[in-house]
Amino acid sequence: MAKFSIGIDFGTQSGRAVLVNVETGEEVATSVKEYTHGVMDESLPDGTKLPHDWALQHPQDYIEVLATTVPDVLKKAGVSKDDVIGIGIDFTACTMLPIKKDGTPLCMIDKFKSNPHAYVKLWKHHAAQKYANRLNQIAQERGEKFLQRYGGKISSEWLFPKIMQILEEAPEVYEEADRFIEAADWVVMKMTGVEKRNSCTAGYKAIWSKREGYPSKEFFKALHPRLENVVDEKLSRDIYPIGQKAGELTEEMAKLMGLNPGTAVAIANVDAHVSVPAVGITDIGKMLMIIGTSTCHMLLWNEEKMVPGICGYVEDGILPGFYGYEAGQSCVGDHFEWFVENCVPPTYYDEAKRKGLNIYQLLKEKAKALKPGQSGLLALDWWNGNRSILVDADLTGMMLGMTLTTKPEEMYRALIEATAYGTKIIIDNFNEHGIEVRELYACGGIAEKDELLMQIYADVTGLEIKVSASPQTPALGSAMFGAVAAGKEKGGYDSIFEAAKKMAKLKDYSYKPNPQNHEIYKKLYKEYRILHDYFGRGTNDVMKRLKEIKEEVSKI
Ligand SMILES: Nc1ncnc2c1ncn2[C@@H]1O[C@H](COP(=O)(O)OP(=O)(O)O)[C@@H](O)[C@H]1O
Ligand SMILES: O=C(CO)[C@@H](O)[C@@H](O)COP(=O)(O)O
Repeated sequence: MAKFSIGIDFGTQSGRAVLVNVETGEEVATSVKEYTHGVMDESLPDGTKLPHDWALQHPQDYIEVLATTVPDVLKKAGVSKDDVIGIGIDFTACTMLPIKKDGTPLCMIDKFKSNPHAYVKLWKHHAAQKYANRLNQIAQERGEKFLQRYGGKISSEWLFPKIMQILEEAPEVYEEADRFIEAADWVVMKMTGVEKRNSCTAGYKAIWSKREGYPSKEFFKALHPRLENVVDEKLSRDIYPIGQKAGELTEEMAKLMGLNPGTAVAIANVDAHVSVPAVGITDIGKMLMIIGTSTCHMLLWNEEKMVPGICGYVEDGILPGFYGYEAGQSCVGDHFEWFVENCVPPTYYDEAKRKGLNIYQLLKEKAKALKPGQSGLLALDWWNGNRSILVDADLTGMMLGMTLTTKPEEMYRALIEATAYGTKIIIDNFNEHGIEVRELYACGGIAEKDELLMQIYADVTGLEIKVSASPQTPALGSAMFGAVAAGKEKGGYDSIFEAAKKMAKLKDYSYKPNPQNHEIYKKLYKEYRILHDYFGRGTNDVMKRLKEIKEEVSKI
């Protein structure tokens, strides 16, 4: 009898479950649930307004994903719950929330319902930049060695700047919280009844390493006296390696999800990291881009190297036995969405409707007909700040070269190209610091939907790009970890390497660079680098000054 595993990917806008045949890797059913509250970046459910740069989620939405998608995949596939041997989940990160000891999120307690700090702070919550700046300055002054593991700077997207913001701006939330926890670990805690924090988010997002643990109490005290014991008081020093079993499904959650109590649940993982074995990467030098709302760039290497401006490297962080390197771009799909919602005239929407296309498809059709360089446009892809290699959420987007004849499709293409140049800078930066990017792979919603973007990435980078065969690669990766949590005896696997051999897959085609386009893009990339350094490295801080004025004006 075939055995199955369920992988659940908690993305930025939705959660998706896949039911996977453990022996063949076939995804027999998929179910997607948009989050009821979506991304809260303007107001809370009760109407409380949020300041600029906030991005929150509601934890109830994650439970709804479990309750709807899991029964749905079983029903669609006609598979019995008795044949499901394991569950794995992955999440965006750092996506964190304050909870009580029993797991109750503070935002679900009446007195905190209108307090924004009681909600889940999503990875792209960028309002903690000033705390990140303070953390980085103190870490540099103290000569903290951990900075080296994080490309020299801790991002405002990571855990401690977010905790600092809560402490400073809502001390009542800080005091009431028994724990701060990654949403990934919170969902596992809900499913199993045990708090088992994963090494992936701890390593990449919370300055933890398996050799050194967390930074010292003295460092935390220097950030704020109240933070001296933050790890012991509000987090935990018990960190569990990815690839292990966290526990088993409780009666209550089994009922909710339509599964058997006792089903194995894997230690949680991060969406980007879990995707690496799902495309079959189990060796060094093969970079995977997970292209969606944002892009994460994942790479295995066998040595520790200081690479400035990356998100970080963590020993065993992606796969055991390797250093897992991560870099990222905060704004990819996000600014395509912004563009179609704000900058495309009704005539384009009418045309799309007439042709039976969605607006992205129409823009792609028109943008495809353009040659590289033909529009005369060049953009900086910082609509959501810059994660790598500048690590600065206060940078903003820019488009240069517009005239009275500039068309929406030209702007759309310029935005795609900007993200491709942003990726090329990340690749060059790895190569310049002793880590060779030998091959390029892609997965994620956009890698699946956008062949124009993929071809532009191949043309800009000059590298062939292999693409995941799964439309839900992170969820497939999670299902692989679910099968490992179940173990061989139950019909699963004893290691993620064994699971990857059987369950990972690539499409039978790849995107190959067009040499002529590559030559033109070399010239455009040179110009991009000039703008990148001019606006991003302090020659002209106009973007930050504009943000300051915006902040001042919003208070009048
Ligand atoms: N047909 C399309 N072509 C290109 N991009 C698209 C298309 N449809 C949606 N997008 C973009 O995909 C992004 C979502 O990416 P996806 O990988 O599906 O989600 P997530 O980042 O939550 O994992 C949106 O921000 C949107 O801009
Ligand atoms: O930062 C990470 C992973 O480290 C991601 O979770 C974050 O960029 C969000 O990913 P998505 O764009 O939602 O796929």
